[in-house]
Amino acid sequence: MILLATKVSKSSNSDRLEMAHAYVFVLLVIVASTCLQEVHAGDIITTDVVIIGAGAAGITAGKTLTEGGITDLVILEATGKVGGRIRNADFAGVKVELGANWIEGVNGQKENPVYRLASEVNLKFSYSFYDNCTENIYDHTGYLDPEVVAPAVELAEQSFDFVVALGTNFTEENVEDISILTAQRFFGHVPSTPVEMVIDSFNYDFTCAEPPRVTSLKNSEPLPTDSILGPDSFFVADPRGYATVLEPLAQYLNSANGLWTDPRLKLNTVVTKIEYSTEGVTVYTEDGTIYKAKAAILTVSIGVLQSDLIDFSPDLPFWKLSAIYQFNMAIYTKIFLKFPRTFWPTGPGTEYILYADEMRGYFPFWQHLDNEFPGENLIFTTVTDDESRRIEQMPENETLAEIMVVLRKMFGQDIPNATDILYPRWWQDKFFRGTFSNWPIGVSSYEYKQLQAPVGRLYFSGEHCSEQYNGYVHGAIFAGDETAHEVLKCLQENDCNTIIPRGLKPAKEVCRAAIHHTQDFWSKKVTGLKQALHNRCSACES
Ligand SMILES: Cc1cc2nc3c(=O)[nH]c(=O)nc-3n(C[C@H](O)[C@H](O)[C@H](O)COP(=O)(O)OP(=O)(O)OC[C@H]3O[C@@H](n4cnc5c(N)ncnc54)[C@H](O)[C@@H]3O)c2cc1C
Repeated sequence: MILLATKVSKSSNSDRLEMAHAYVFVLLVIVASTCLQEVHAGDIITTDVVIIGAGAAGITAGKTLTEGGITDLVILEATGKVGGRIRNADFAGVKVELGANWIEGVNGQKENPVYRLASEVNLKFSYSFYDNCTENIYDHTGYLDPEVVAPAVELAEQSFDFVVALGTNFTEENVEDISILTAQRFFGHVPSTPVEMVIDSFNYDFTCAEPPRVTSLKNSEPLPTDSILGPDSFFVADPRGYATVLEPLAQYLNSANGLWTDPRLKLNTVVTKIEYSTEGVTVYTEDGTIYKAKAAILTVSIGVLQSDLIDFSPDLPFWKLSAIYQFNMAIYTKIFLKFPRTFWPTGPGTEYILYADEMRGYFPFWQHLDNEFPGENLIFTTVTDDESRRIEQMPENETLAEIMVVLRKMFGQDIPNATDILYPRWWQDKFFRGTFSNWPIGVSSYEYKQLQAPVGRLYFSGEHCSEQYNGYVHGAIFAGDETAHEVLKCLQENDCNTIIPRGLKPAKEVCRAAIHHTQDFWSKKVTGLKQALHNRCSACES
């Protein structure tokens, strides 16, 4: 504008008039476009409910609120997309799913909402026949005869049945939790050979993305997704993406030509700070806009809650932080590969392949995509936990070099080099910090309630808040719905569940020791905790 004004002052009279008109026109355009924008940095927007995160939980929460009569809501999403951990990408001319891939838990006593939604949008998926993978085990010598591995397969089946029975018994008898590894010790056999270890990781790590020594027996075996929603799983491969299942849920948001046009959905909006009280919530965003609401629903992952991305004021209380810090964010990485030709077995029953290495978890799971993308010569391998962390820090070419060594051991030296590789880095992504939650040993149902519980009018949701179905897309949908119902009860019936669970009362000696330790090194985030401990200790002294 300054440039334009300077230009006007050096021109002839008629030029000047023309330029003045142009100047006024430009000004009008600027003013008009500024007025049309919904939000300005520094604005304060007042609304009934702010939902943070536009993944499955956030989108579902908005739907439930809308159906309950609350339409004055805003959804703040840090990325440019709806779907969160359901996300696809272009790879070698096709679309592959970087996040959720299976509809897990189908054909049981309770309907899986994801399966229903997938059927509504005609999503393309195929039945996953996992059982056959033990027929397709390889090691450094190549293919292993099923007869040779049969004893290990049988032992693993017996062990698995025992673990499930023990988990059922522990839940029924209300016995204190143990890890799956501890249950295996009770069975009398801990997998130790490469073949035993790869079958074991297929049984546990492939689902939980953490090994049996970490995972809770009572909350994982039997897994409600299998025992209640059903034993069947379907693998999604649809060019529109798995996230299409969210479309029927998101119908309350306006969209046109495949783009979101609803001003209540704010993409690329990062929440940096949340102030909460029993009266309401104030949410601060990176762009300077402030949202004041009667309540907020926070659906970011447990990994994000464990990080410093969002500042809470006041600091989250000890019981809440403790519940958040105790739960686990697991990591599960799919590494997609493109080859000039197929060299793996094809045909029915060959889809899932295991590689038994001396190092547990070293490129153990393989799945070809011949059925989904015929003629494309695509296969992917999955790693979890520490291997995921390692791979995320490596450049693709180094990862590929390691993978080619493994593949040549499995299929021979003559196989061609891969022409393309792709894998996501969910753990390094500050908006996710991992892939899905896993219930670790040591978190009781009581502590889980603390994970779900609101602080003031700030409600917590997301897959990690679904007690039976944490870690799954359907868990996120169930949790989003349940949390929104709690918010409706609060705002419409004044029944606000803002009574804070106090956590266990610590013994006096524990308090004193803790206070002593806090004096030297507890940092900013824990100042609130230090104060809380002092307060609770005063309470237990009295
Ligand atoms: C690799 C992988 C494989 C998986 N496989 C399966 C599977 O096969 N089947 C299955 O059922 N499930 C699977 N899952 C799990 C499933 O994807 C998740 O449980 C589910 O999508 C989580 O939804 P959510 O809404 O709880 O969280 P999210 O999808 O994480 O949504 C939270 C949103 O919050 C946003 N956010 C974060 N920080 C901020 C901030 N500061 N401000 C604003 N927004 C913020 C994020 O961008 C995100 O969009 C998988 C996940 C991954 C990553």
